[in-house]
Amino acid sequence: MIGVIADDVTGATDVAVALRRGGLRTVLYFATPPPGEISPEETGPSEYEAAVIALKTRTIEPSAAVAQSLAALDWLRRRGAGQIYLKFCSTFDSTSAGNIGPVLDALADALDVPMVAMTPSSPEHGRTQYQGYLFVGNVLLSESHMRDHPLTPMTDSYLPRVLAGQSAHRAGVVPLREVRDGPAAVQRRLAELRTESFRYALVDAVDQGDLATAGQALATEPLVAGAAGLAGGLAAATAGSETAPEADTVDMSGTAVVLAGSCSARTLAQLKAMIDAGRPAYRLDALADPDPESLAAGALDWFSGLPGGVGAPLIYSSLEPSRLRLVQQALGRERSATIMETAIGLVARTLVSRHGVTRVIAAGGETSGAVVKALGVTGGLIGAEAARGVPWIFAPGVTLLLKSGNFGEADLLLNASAQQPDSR
Ligand SMILES: Nc1ncnc2c1ncn2[C@@H]1O[C@H](COP(=O)(O)OP(=O)(O)O)[C@@H](O)[C@H]1O
Ligand SMILES: O=C(O)[C@@H](O)C(=O)COP(=O)(O)O
Repeated sequence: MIGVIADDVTGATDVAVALRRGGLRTVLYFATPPPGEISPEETGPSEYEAAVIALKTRTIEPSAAVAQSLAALDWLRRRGAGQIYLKFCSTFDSTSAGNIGPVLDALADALDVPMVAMTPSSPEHGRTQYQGYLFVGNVLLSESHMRDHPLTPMTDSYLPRVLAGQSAHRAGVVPLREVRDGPAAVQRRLAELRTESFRYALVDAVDQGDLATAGQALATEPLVAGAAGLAGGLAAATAGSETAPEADTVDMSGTAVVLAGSCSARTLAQLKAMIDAGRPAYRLDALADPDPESLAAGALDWFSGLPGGVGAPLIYSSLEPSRLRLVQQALGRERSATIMETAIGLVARTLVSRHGVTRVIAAGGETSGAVVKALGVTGGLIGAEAARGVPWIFAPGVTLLLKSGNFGEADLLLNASAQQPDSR
């Protein structure tokens, strides 16, 4: 079994669906389950070939991220995981302190692994790694929208250097020409790096074929890391000729709501599409009111006053970079993010428990983590994809779509929140 530790919730859904697409029966948890507990969704340990634990460790204190990741590791190993995969973001989202480096250091120490190969490459989302540099579309990471991210602005595209800032261990590169020479060449390069005292290897990959090669080369490694692309490569190498299990489609009846905290350019375009289509929209304004409880109360009052038949509404905190900077200057980066996440979590909880909402669509990884936590959802079944890497999640009492800020076409949120006319 592959055991995945994901550093955020949308990353977990992305990797879970990649594993399922690769042919593995996959189960998803929204936190490390208590020891020995079997979730209601799980019928038995042998039913699954992959288990994904979603944490919310991307931007927390490194020591807390390490402790939570080690607890997840322990649980997964007890459940029989023979390979551990640390899922991080395809844009290598991290701060100068971590948490990719500190968590990998701790996992490698715990498993006594001398070399860990990884790649953020996810060509289907335009993320490619070449000569150790990460590209987003046709620009370097540091020239992409990620330089303006609210919590993890990425200003260096050379990944061995980014990782070196977060770990005392050395990071090298498996260049594309070795990847193109096949799995044996990748393994030879990894062995060379190991003898040169490197502990980490960033594997170049610019297309799906490169990820398949890397998956074959790394299929028996105890610890591997990366975005969903390499996990898919590992699944394909492990599952052989298995076809992906059938996914359930979502029932579009019932009341839906969109909650957005991502400030990515893609999410802003998706919000604009909703507003342009005439959907009711309410912006949480922390500058006007920095108290999350009263911010949430304002949004809930607004929701209660909506007339029927107006379509699923949008409640959002998302701002474009220049306006976001003003909020962060006034309230602080972390404080303003916490205010928004807390308010959106409160809104989600009350809408589901008291207003009959049954379908929650959340935009943003940290935002989705806050929503899942506030709803108290512990796990779910992975349904069909609303967009590549964005599956519906069927949890007890609520259906969720947890969207990475950067994923999906402009009409994703509009379409995912469509509801039958008499739903509200
Ligand atoms: N108006 C705002 N002011 C300050 N921080 C905000 C605002 N809106 C959203 N944020 C914060 O920005 C972060 C966005 O991260 P996230 O939800 O992971 O989105 P993405 O998937 O784009 O990375 C969250 O912590 C969110 O609370
Ligand atoms: O790898 C990816 O890009 C995603 O799976 C992911 O981690 C998304 O993170 P957010 O952009 O914070 O949602």
